[in-house]
Amino acid sequence: MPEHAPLPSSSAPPSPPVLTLREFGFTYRGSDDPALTGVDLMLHPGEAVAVLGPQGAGTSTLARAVARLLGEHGESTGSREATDDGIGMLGDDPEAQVTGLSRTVREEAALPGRLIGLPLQDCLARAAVSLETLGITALAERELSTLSGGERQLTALASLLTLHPRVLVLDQASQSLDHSARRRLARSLRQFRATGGAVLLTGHQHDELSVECDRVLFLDEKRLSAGGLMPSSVTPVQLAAHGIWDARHEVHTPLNTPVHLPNSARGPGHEVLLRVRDLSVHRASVQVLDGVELDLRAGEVTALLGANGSGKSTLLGSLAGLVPSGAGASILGPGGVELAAEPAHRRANHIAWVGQDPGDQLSASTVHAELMRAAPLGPGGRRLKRADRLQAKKQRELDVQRVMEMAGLTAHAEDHPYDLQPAQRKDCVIASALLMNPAVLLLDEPTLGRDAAGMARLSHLLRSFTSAGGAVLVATHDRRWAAEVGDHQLRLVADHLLPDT
Ligand SMILES: Nc1ncnc2c1ncn2[C@@H]1O[C@H](COP(=O)(O)OP(=O)(O)OP(=O)(O)O)[C@@H](O)[C@H]1O
Repeated sequence: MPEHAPLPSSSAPPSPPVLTLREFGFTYRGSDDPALTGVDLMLHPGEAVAVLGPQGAGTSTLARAVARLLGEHGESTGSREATDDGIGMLGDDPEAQVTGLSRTVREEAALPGRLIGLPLQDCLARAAVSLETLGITALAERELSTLSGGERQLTALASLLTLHPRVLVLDQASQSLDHSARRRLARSLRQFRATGGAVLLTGHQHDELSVECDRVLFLDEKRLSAGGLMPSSVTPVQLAAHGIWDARHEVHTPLNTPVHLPNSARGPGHEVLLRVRDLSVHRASVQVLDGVELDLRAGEVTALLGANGSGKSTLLGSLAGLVPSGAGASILGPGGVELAAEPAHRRANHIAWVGQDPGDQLSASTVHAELMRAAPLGPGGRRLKRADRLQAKKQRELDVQRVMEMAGLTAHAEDHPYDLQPAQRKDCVIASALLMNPAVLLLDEPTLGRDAAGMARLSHLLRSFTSAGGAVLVATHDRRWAAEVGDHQLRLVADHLLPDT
C-alpha cells in the first residue's frame, strides 16, 4: 500500500462526520507565513485520528483550530464545519492545565460543570465518574498545589471529561503520564469512542495513545498528508522520515544499542560527584523517599524512572535543596563536600536543577537576556579590572551564543521565553543551567513535547556535558530514551530507589 493511501472503505465509519476541515489554513496575526495551509480533515463519531508532526509543523495550531480556540489570533482560510460544538480540548502546555480557581482535585474536576451552570450535585457526580475513569479517585481531596506533574495532567483530563464532550482534542496528551496512566487513558478513550465520541490526538511522538487510533496522519511543512495509515503499520523509518519521535519502547528495546559520544572519563571507578546516603523525605506527612542511596559519577548519565507520583521530582528537588529532607541524610558533592545542611543557593555552585515547570525558572523578557543573566562573569565577577571585565563579558557572550546554538535556540534569541513551545522553554532553562558550569545536572522530565530532532539535541547536550566531566540525573517517563541515553537506569518504587530491570 502506498504510504498515504486511504484506508479500505470497509473500515470507514458510516455516520456523517462530526468535524470537517476543507482547504483549511491559518496565519497568526503579525506573521507573513501561514502556520497551516490546505488542510483537509474529517472526523466521524467513534473515530480516533492521530495527527503527528515535528515541532513547529502546526500540530498545536490544528488542535486549537478544531477546538475553535484560535479566535482573534489570526486569519483562517477554507472552511471548518462541526455538527456538534461539544468539543473539549486539553492543550500541550503542562503548566497551563489547571485553572487556579479550585483548591482540590474534586473541585477542579467539578468546575467546568459549574461554569456552565449545572447543579452542584450533578457536577460532583460527574467529577466522581471522571476521577474514577482515570484512576485518580484517591486524589480527590488533594490540594492542586501538591500534585505531581502526571497527577496534575490527569486532573485536567478529568475536568475535561466532566463536560461530556462529543469530540476530544488532546494535544500531546500523554506527555506527563507514566506507562500505566497512558494505558488507563487509552482505555477510557476506547470507552468514550464506543459511545460515539470522536478523538483527535496531535503531537510529536508516536506512543501508547496514538497506536490506539484508527488512523495516523502526518503534518509536514504545514500540510496534512491525505488518507492515513493504520497505526500498526507505521514503521520506525516512516516516523523518522517525518521527524516524529517513536516512543514505543517495545519496538526499540531489542534493537537498542546506547549511542555515546567518546568519553575517556567513563568507566567504573571514576570520580563520584554526588554521593547520597540515607535520604528520606516526607511530603505532608506521607513518606515519599526512604533511605535513598545514590552515586552520580563524572561522565555518566543516570536515568530516573518511576510511576507518576513515585517521588522523582521530590528526589531531584531534595538534592537541589528545594525540598527538605529528613535528619541524618548525607549529600556529598564534588571533592566530598557535605551539602545536606547547605541552602539551595550554595548547592547551586555544584548542582544545577532544571525543574518540571520551566516557567518557574524564567524571568527575563528574551531568551538571550535570560541566558546572559544565568552566565557568571567568571572568577572575580564584578570586581574584575575594567579590561579583564570587558574580556570576561566577551567570553560570556561567546558562551551564551555557543549554548544557544547547542540548544537550538539561536533563532529564538530575541523571543520572549513564554512565546516558545513548552519544550523550547525547557531548553532555555537547560541552557541557563549549563552556563552555570555545574558539576552535576539534575533534569526533571526534559523529554516532554519533543520530536525526533529535539530528542537527539537533548541527548547531545547531555553527552557533551558528561564528556566534559559532568554527571547527570534525569527523571523521565520515556523508557526508550532512558535506555538510549542512560549509563544507568534506576526506578523509584514504593519510596525506594532500585536498579531498573
Ligand atoms: N508539596 C507537596 N505536598 C504534599 N504532597 C506532595 C507535594 N508535592 C508532591 N507531593 C506528593 O508527593 C508524591 C511524589 O511527588 P513527585 O512530584 O515527586 O512525583 P513524580 O515521581 O515526580 O511524579 P510525576 O511523574 O507525575 O511528575 C506524590 O504523591 C505527590 O502528589
